[in-house]
Amino acid sequence: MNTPHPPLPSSTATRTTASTPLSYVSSEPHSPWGTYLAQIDRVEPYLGRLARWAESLRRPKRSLIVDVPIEMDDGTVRHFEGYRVQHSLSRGPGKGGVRYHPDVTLGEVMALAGWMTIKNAAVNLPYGGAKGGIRVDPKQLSLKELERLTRRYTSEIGIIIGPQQDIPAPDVNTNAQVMAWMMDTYSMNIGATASGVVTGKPIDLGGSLGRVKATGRGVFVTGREAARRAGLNLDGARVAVQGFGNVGSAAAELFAGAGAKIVAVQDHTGTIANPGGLDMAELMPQVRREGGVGGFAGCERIADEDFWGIDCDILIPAALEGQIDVLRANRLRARLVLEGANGPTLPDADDVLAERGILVVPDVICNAGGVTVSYFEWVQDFSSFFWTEDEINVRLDKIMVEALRRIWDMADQHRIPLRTAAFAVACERILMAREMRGLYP
Ligand SMILES: NC(=O)C1=CN([C@@H]2O[C@H](COP(=O)(O)OP(=O)(O)OC[C@H]3O[C@@H](n4cnc5c(N)ncnc54)[C@H](OP(=O)(O)O)[C@@H]3O)[C@@H](O)[C@H]2O)C=CC1
Ligand SMILES: O=C(O)CCC(=O)C(=O)O
Repeated sequence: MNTPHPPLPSSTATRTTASTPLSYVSSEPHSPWGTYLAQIDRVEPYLGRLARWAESLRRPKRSLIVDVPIEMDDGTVRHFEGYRVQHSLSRGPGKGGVRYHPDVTLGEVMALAGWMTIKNAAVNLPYGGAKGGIRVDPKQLSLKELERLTRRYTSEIGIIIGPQQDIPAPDVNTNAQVMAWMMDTYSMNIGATASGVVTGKPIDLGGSLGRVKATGRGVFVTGREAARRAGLNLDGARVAVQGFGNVGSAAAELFAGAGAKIVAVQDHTGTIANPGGLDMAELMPQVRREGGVGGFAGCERIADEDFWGIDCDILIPAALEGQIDVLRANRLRARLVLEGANGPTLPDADDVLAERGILVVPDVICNAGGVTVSYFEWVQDFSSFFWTEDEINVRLDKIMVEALRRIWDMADQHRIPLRTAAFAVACERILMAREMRGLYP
């Protein structure tokens, strides 16, 4: 692939519809929703006749805000704000995770739902896009409070979710146990066990083998393919990872297994570095035990901001949105950025990376391994027939490699970045479905 890319077209002038702006959310440039909108603006010139329908991508189909009151262990009552946004249902039921975080907002959930629409179409899964969240710091809750919160939230959003309507899954600070509570609450409310209402469940409740590590595995598979095409040997490659939760830790483990050296890791407890490579076999259990990388021995502790200037070949942002701004994009020394997180790169930072010839494998394909195995789980639940972990991993690998190939070809054909190419492939599928279904009723 030829990098750097030519300047990106500015597409505000190419918008094909003039609809009233949304009143209920801010679109400021560096917000998640503003970032998502800028990405849609950039792809519009490549949509041809389908651009007529592009405005539907800038307007979520349905956004539900719910009050979630729970009784705390000390007998007081607290209220939390919850959301479920169904961004698009044109290609199938809504699909996307649920996030528990104190900074969750409607705008963030809208952006995450929009990225789910694009992601599901980029990998060609038969889904629209959705996302949910609660504005809460789950680390401040007891297990019982967390369960009450999850059950009440599930009942509140129960009016729009369902195995054929919208299927939640884990995201930041949610896991298989949270999915088990969601499945149980929904099932009790409808009077029948509905295992297909959520994915990422425990294996004994109809979960799929391979789901826990699937997102990290997808990051590895797309990273391996991108590295091969860019002539970067993984054996000995230096990898830096931000975020050492579900996605970051699984990706790091797989890269280390392929001979790469994990030279830096950052989470909320600090940033650790070792140019010779951190020992994954020791780091993983320590993080499980202590909840963070900060206290790890046998490495150097560096200032958090210096993570972005670390000498490495591959950088994996696997924490939250908006982490790579222009300043950090100018500091990066990596050749390849693999977006494990959703929305980690701001649009103007994207331009800097393109100008500097740093290849970015965008979130909407890079982290699609999780939802792909969620799709396998949903299919297995419907057929009550379960696959082996090997079968899951082989199918996942095949789907990810094929999706990346299609996007890469599109990027080469138009000489555009992989992100714009992924959006172009996805939007064509989404808007074709939109057009074929029509606007009525
Ligand atoms: N889980 C999944 O299947 C999928 C997740 N994703 C995306 O991947 C990203 C990570 O999700 P996931 O791994 O599931 O979440 P987890 O909650 O498992 O882990 C999040 C990690 O990010 C760290 N983190 C959070 N904020 C910061 C920060 N400001 N600086 C440094 N580290 C930070 C957390 O550290 P600490 O624990 O110290 O707070 C933790 O290590 C998100 O963007 C998510 O949307 C995408 C596709 C699927
Ligand atoms: O597994 C899923 O359904 C969705 C995972 C998710 O939230 C994501 O890909 O961002």
